[in-house]
Amino acid sequence: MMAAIELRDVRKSFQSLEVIRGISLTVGEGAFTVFVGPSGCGKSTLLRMIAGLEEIGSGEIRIDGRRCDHLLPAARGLAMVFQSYALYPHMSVGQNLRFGLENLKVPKAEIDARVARAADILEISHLMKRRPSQLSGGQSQRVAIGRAIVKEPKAFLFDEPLSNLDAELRVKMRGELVALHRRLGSTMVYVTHDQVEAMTMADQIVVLREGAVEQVGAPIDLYARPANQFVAGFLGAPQMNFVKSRIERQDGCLGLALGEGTSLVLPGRDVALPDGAPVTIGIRPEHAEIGDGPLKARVETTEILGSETVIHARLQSGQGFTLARRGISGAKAGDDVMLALPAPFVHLFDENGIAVGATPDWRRDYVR
Ligand SMILES: Nc1ncnc2c1ncn2[C@@H]1O[C@H](COP(=O)(O)OP(=O)(O)OP(=O)(O)O)[C@@H](O)[C@H]1O
Repeated sequence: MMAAIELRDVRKSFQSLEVIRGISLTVGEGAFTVFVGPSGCGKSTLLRMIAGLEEIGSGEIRIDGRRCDHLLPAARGLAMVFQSYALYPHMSVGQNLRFGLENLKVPKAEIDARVARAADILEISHLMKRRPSQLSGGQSQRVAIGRAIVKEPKAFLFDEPLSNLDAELRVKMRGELVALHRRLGSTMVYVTHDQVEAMTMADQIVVLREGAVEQVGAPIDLYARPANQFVAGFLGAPQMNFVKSRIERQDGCLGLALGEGTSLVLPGRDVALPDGAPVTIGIRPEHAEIGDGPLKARVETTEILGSETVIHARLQSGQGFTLARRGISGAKAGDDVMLALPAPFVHLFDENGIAVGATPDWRRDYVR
């Protein structure tokens, strides 16, 4: 895959605060890349630096192999779509779509063709005469995307474009953007704090935290093999459960002490840590099982969503523990249960939160 956008050790400070701390990454040609991370991690700043709306402190940005961090935004050949649609209120939809091209002195026939094509792709042809004030949120966002499409950019940059829409429309637009990406085959970089958008839309997710990259990869890879506890906890809802433990090998098998003389034994797995070393066990709510297992818990509440039931339990240690069962679970508040943690789905993190002891054949267990 060719690199459409490449960042090399990009840094940025506001006053004395370094908000981008040396980011290097490659956005592949035609890929849908999502920058995701908690509020303030620097995702918008990173996107704005690619767009040229924000100067970089140091490092390099290349677009199609060409160094461009010194170029003005217009010279970079990118199109940006913001959370606020930024449509011109006094112009019709049609004029909003044409305006940028007219400024660039694109021939009229060419403008007509590009606008008609974009309107067709986005199904807004019937809205061309309306003013922005006469559009719904979803329609406005489509027009904003249309304005990007007509520019025929080298890449699209989206900064939380769906966050002003209501939940239902957001889900619909998510699907539409993925379809648009498939149809145009263009490089897209998309910023969101919403891990569901990242998981459902991305070819490649870049997880950011405090101005640095935590992990880059395809959604399933990050979900099934998070490189650290932060990524493990950030992707997936309900969140992965974390239980503190210590290494306690038994007959050469990897064992994890769970208190009260119980332990979890993981045959065939090992970690490069000595007995007694503290580790954190991670297990996703959909992977823990109620049945014969080493963890004692009491069910506190259940949320029956229909397609799944989310069970909130409390371990003997006092810590909360969440389970997700497909369909409707018979578990009830007050039930005392034993929890099993199936070995292939047990994640282990060392003292610094770095994943350790992964099995190489995880795909076999994870992907059904
Ligand atoms: N113009 C500015 N001056 C000073 N600090 C800034 C400026 N812009 C951003 N910051 C700071 O830089 C950091 C990163 O901000 P940025 O907007 O990139 O984060 P973000 O991940 O996009 O967050 P959010 O999801 O809340 O939009 C934050 O700590 C923010 O306060």
